[in-house]
Amino acid sequence: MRTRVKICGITRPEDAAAAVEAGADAIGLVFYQPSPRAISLSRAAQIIHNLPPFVTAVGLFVNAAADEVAEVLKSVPLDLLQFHGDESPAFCAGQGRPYIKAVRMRPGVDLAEQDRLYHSAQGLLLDSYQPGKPGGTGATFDWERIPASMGSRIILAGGLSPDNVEDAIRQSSPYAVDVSGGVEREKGIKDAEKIRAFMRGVERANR
Ligand SMILES: O=C(O)c1ccccc1NCC(=O)[C@H](O)[C@H](O)COP(=O)(O)O
Repeated sequence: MRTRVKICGITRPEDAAAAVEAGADAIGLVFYQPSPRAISLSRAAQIIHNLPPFVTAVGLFVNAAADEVAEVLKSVPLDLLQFHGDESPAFCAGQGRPYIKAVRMRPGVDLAEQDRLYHSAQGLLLDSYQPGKPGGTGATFDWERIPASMGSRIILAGGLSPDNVEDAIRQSSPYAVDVSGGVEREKGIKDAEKIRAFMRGVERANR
């Protein structure tokens, strides 16, 4: 099966267009104010309005309250929610949209247990662990820690780039890959050529 691609941390309509033109399956919009990639509600709604059909709009939250998620959903028609903090399975499942759960790959994390806990998730997004940072670290983790049996549930994230995505897919056979910093010119500003190079890396792994 072809590896799906999500380009995360989109803040500009032109970057969403570049991701779509390069063949991305999903874009990620960050609703977490401390992030340099945080987006306003109006800008997010504008970007989604211009997406073609069949490109998934994903909204990223970090330990947001239910009323904050609801406030975003009132004006931003997200297809999928990405919970990137310590949200419980019940919270994630109760926000009225399908969701994916980010799991930070801290030492000793039991992925099978996380998969059981978040069985209502559409998939688990595996990201690198750095104490004090909820995500967007730009760092990789050891892809051999992903059990082969879980590949179809896994969205691989954390430090992916045009240079390493082919190896990452070959080693872990994830359902999808997720990139943010690896296709940026500066934080929050994507680079269209890096997005295209990333997509070429994914294509090579899928040959
Ligand atoms: O992007 C952020 O600033 C961010 C802040 C807080 C939580 C998550 C955040 N980003 C998550 C992502 O963009 C991706 O899902 C993933 O972590 C990949 O990021 P990167 O390592 O930069 O490719």
